[in-house]
Amino acid sequence: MEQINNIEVVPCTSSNYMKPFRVHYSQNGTRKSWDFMRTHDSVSILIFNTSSHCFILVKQFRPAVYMCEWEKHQPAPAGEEAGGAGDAADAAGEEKASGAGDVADAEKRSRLPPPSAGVTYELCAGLVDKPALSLEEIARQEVLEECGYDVPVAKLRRITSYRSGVGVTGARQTMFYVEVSDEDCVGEGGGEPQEGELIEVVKVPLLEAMNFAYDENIPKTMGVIFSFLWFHSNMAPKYKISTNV
Ligand SMILES: O=c1ccn([C@@H]2O[C@H](COP(=O)(O)OP(=O)(O)O[C@H]3O[C@H](CO)[C@@H](O)[C@H](O)[C@H]3O)[C@@H](O)[C@H]2O)c(=O)[nH]1
Ligand SMILES: [Mg+2]
Repeated sequence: MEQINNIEVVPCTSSNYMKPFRVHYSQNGTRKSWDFMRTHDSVSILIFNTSSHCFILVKQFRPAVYMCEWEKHQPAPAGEEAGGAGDAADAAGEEKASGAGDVADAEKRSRLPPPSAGVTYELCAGLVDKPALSLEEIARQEVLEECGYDVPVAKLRRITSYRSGVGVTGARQTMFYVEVSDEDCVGEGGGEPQEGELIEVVKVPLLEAMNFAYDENIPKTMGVIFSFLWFHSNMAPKYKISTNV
């Protein structure tokens, strides 16, 4: 189980991962503006293990998801803006001096959502941040690093690409499909430790995939849902699966 503490929220003034901009433009003679974020494009990979007839997904703590939940845990605003960054810092802060402060700290800490509130099920995925590599090569690396399967680039089949966020980023994600077997498994996966990645590899049996996809109690990305549906309409006949989608 994740242990999340010492949360501190600060304004993001520069980042290797995103850059905010505002564009002013005229559309059919009307002056408009839009705020957007420049980010990396990405790849995602639906992995199907043909030995165990399971999909291989990753599960990881996503700070952005957690902070959305955190905001919901804050008390209703009483004269002042709820959920200021300072509150988040205090809520999970280090032990301070004993006494009345302790009571206040404990109360704030009790308003923290559990770490599981920030954990999501996702396709194996990664940023396109290595200009020398093709999308397929980046996808191959992610499958190895995050899930521990060593597969040749030629086995990656492009499913499609789409805009992963149209309101804020406009970034493109390209989705691949790859079949692996237990023999392709060369490690545990889990991500790159030097990048601080902590990824859990999880298997979803094919027969449970549709219930998994539509279970709203299981936090997941749209990519998981879409790719499971794609599998059912494109690959199910090969695996003689009857589909009631
Ligand atoms: O603010 C940040 C952002 C990223 N990282 C690092 O960068 C890595 C990025 O990992 P990578 O596997 O390349 O990308 P993902 O975080 O998996 O993101 C992909 O997978 C997501 C879930 O499918 C999609 O939403 C994204 O668009 C897609 O890029 C992270 O693990 C961190 O090490 C940070 O340290 N701080
Ligand atoms: Mg990733």
